[in-house]
Amino acid sequence: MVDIVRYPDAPGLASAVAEALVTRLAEVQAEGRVPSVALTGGTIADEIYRAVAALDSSAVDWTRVDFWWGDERYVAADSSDRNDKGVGRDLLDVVGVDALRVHAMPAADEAHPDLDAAAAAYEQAVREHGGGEFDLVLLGLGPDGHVASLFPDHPQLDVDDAIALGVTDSPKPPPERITLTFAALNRTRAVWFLVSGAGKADAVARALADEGSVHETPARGITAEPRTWWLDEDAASAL
Ligand SMILES: O=C(O)[C@H](O)[C@@H](O)[C@H](O)[C@H](O)COP(=O)(O)O
Repeated sequence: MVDIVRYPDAPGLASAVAEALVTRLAEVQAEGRVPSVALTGGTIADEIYRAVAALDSSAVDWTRVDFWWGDERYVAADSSDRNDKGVGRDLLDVVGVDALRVHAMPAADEAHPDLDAAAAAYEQAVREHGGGEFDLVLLGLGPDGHVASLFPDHPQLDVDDAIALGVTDSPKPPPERITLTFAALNRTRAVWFLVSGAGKADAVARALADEGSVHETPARGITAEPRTWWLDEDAASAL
């Protein structure tokens, strides 16, 4: 099932996603499970995290949510470039999570021999937590159609026997990153694309077209269902 929901503008989109996220986490907890969410970086995602923090989210026990990342910039742990910085400052530190349930990707100044070893360490962490079936995967979308750090025509698009991979030549800076693979991102009970702005309209249209190539538009490699496209009118303008 693929749903497309549209909001007039980015603030409207952010508050709708924020409310839906709180509802979803509370529902999973009501089923007696600890929800497991793969977070994304990006402008609209950061706006959503701030919107969640501004909500009354007392229906969620934030100490019983596992947080993972779909991708991370491979820079020092205290760099403001990291995807986990915004969500940490704007949401996780505000609502009070259990640090043991915050599974940040390795940083470049940690004791891993290299980027590939750091990605392998994250893969191992996912495996140790039951192989990583997520309740929800959140994904931003680049104007080139990338999701997480899976970029057009990059070799990571073709790897289906790994969970996490290093990327050395991201066209979006910084160049070094760790990304989950399609195989890992598709092991989820739901996926939400979060997309705002006219600069993403073509990528949204390519991702949702009846035909097209994953190499040209990596978002097409996300096949888990249900998937929901949360769009503002600008992002939806080429549909
Ligand atoms: O590390 C990153 O940058 C991301 O995780 C990336 O996949 C992002 O979500 C999209 O590029 C959208 O980002 P924007 O909303 O900032 O355009």
